[in-house]
Amino acid sequence: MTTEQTTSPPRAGVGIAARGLGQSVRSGRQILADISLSIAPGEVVAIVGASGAGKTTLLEILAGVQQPTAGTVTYDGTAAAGTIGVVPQDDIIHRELPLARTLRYAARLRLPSATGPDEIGDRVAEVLAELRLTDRAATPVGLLSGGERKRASIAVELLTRPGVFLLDEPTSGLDPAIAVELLRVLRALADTGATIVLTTHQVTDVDHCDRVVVLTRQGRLAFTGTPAAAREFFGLRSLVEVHLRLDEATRPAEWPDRFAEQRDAEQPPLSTDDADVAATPPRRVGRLRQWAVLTARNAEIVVRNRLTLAILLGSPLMVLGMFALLFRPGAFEPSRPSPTVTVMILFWIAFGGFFFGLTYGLLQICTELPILRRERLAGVRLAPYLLAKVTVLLPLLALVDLALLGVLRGMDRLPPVGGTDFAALYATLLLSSAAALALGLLCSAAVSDAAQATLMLPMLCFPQVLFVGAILPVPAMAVGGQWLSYAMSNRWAFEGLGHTAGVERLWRDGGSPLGPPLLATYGDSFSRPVWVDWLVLGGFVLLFLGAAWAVLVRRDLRRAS
Ligand SMILES: Nc1ncnc2c1ncn2[C@@H]1O[C@H](COP(=O)(O)OP(=O)(O)OP(=O)(O)O)[C@@H](O)[C@H]1O
Repeated sequence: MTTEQTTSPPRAGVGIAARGLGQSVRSGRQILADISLSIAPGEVVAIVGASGAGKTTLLEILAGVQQPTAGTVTYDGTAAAGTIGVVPQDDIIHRELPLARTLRYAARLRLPSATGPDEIGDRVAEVLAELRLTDRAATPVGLLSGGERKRASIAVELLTRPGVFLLDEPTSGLDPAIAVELLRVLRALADTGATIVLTTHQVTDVDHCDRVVVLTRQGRLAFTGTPAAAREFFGLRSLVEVHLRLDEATRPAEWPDRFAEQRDAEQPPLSTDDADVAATPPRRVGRLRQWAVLTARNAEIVVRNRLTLAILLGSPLMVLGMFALLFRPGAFEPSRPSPTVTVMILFWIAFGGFFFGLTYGLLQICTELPILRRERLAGVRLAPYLLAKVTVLLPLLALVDLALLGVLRGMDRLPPVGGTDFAALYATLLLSSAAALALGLLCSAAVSDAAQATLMLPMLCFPQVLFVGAILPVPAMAVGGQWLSYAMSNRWAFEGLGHTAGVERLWRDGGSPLGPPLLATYGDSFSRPVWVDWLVLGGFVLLFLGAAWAVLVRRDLRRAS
């Protein structure tokens, strides 16, 4: 790749103008009011204010992530923002992957599809150098220092060379020397043409900025201008005391009114009739490429996280060991079957497949919601995101389901079924695991964190035990229970396995006197052709995945929650 092809042209920087911005929340409370300010291309701007003053809200409005309830934002005089790099407060990138790998995946999700692997490699190297991270390229993100992780988070956005960078508290949690180093990096970015806006609690950060925007506790603009002008305006030698000065005001609007007066005297009022806020959505990489990149990244994360992989594969093997210890061989022996044991074996196999699928899916989304939210801003779509999860986890489930059936069959815990019937048992179990995986993803999409997801586990498992028809046959249930049993994916798996395993014939014609009465209690539970069970299980897969998608759309991941 030649330098001409890989070195991006210098950015022009983007001027931002906000006019009369206001933001109210559902309760009616106004968290920002009447904010008008102009930011010149290539400026480094700090937004300061007490906790809860509305700094993040203002930043998100400037980013187009939130729509204001009043006012407008324009970028270089137009409503189209172009590419904006939004760097959230938390270092939200996967911690398992080496930094350069993380950036490669981020680049493949953000840069145009036509960008080749060499060009992506060059771009990643360029960004690493620019953020002074070249020597950390092979270090897993989780092992980087706080300051390095912040720079890594900025590097993700720098890949697309945005004209505007908006950073939420980039210096929080950093020691002062590292914070200064980071601010220098931001200054260097601004010098190459990017406009930088950041929020900060460290008023000393302001000295490294061209402009400071001061908000009052009530979300009003107390000042915007150079740090020197701010010191003069507030009559302070250091802006460290600016919050005290604001709090000394006799009325909330005192400083905003004084500033408005001063500004009006110096310049004409800013016009408020610009175009509406409309950050242009970033040009998206196609769905297929997104799916391929996300799948590759998920697979690499699973493989690199050895402990997770060991748990994913090891826990089903432990369950398999328990089954082998629990069930004696020969329960399906036609001359002397144990009908009640056959029910339990089939039920627990079905439940095993369900449980593996559910637990595989349950933590997948809720543990990376902030990452997903960030990637949604970069144009990642939800359907490829969900399918990429399934693409990586389903083969693992296929492996453990095969081991479960193969070993139990080999140890004479299952009937000696031949190739086609074994394949049918396997298809039923795998579809059941897939439905449970989709259910797990749905629940993971609906909750906010891993603790909530874990609390849901009993709620999801109990009905799949009670209403399946194994512990109590469906015909023997109360009417409500019978209806509920239709909604249990595990019921269809259990009955499908029973059909293929030939329990009807075994109980009716086998050598156990317990068989016929048991068959009478179960009615025609096992007489349905197994493809009907497959259709229903396939329907559950689609239903749960569709619902997971809808839940994520509804959560409106483009907005901060
Ligand atoms: N969606 C929302 N619904 C209700 N209140 C909200 C919402 N978003 C923000 N707020 C409130 O608006 C105020 C401003 O929030 P914001 O996060 O912008 O402040 P901040 O200055 O960034 O605070 P901090 O410095 O503590 O991060 C806070 O009181 C916050 O609780």
